[in-house]
Amino acid sequence: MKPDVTPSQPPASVEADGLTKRFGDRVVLDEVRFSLMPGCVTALTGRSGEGKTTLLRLIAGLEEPDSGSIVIAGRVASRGSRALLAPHERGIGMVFQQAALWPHMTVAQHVRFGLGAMSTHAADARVSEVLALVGIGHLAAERPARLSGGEAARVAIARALAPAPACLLLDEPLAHLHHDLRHDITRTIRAAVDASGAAALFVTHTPADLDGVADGALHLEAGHLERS
Ligand SMILES: Nc1ncnc2c1ncn2[C@@H]1O[C@H](COP(=O)(O)OP(=O)(O)OP(=O)(O)O)[C@@H](O)[C@H]1O
Repeated sequence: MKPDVTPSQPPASVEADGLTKRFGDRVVLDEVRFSLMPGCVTALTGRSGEGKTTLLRLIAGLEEPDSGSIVIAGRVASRGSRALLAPHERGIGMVFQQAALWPHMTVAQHVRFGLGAMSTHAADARVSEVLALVGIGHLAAERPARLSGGEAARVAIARALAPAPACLLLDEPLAHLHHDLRHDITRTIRAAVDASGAAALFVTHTPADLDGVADGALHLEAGHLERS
């Protein structure tokens, strides 16, 4: 007799359930529930002040929820208001609106930074691999003052990807970039997600930037999260 094999979904990279966050009387997130699957890019939209950055900060462990749970790569990161994993234990990479590069460090040193105690040989190989993935292998020895805005954004993406995070959180990384560059960089992020298998949650005020790139979208309004 054949075994009963049901095709199963891979486990989610991030799974949140009943997630609630208040600031004073304001309920910014009201029992939201979502999952982010490996290798998928999800756009996160919503008007200014609706709580998009707060949601990213909860996943990253930079903000404490009031209730609900967050599971990252099968490990419970928070339950109720209790953090069970510290930010550095969560396997999260973050990219912000500003690339936030350190002026004294080269591009390669930025990417090496997140690799911690990895042996020199393995770290050098990983830095080369990630820089090639985001298309800036030729800039390894440069310092931030000599980079364009688009190149700096790519360094921030490479730095976040280097430790092979389960989830990449992108908080409007394209906000300051010219339209054509935004297109190039979203394509780079798509390729990086495909190659790494990370789940990406991408906050944007211009959803058209993610046309043909995102696998789905979540829209935040009045504390509720809708999948579209
Ligand atoms: N630490 C905090 N203390 C009090 N209120 C906060 C705090 N952080 C955020 N807020 C409030 O929570 C709400 C959501 O903020 P958040 O930054 O998450 O919104 P956003 O959707 O990312 O906005 P934007 O698109 O403008 O970046 C806002 O009203 C903000 O003022």
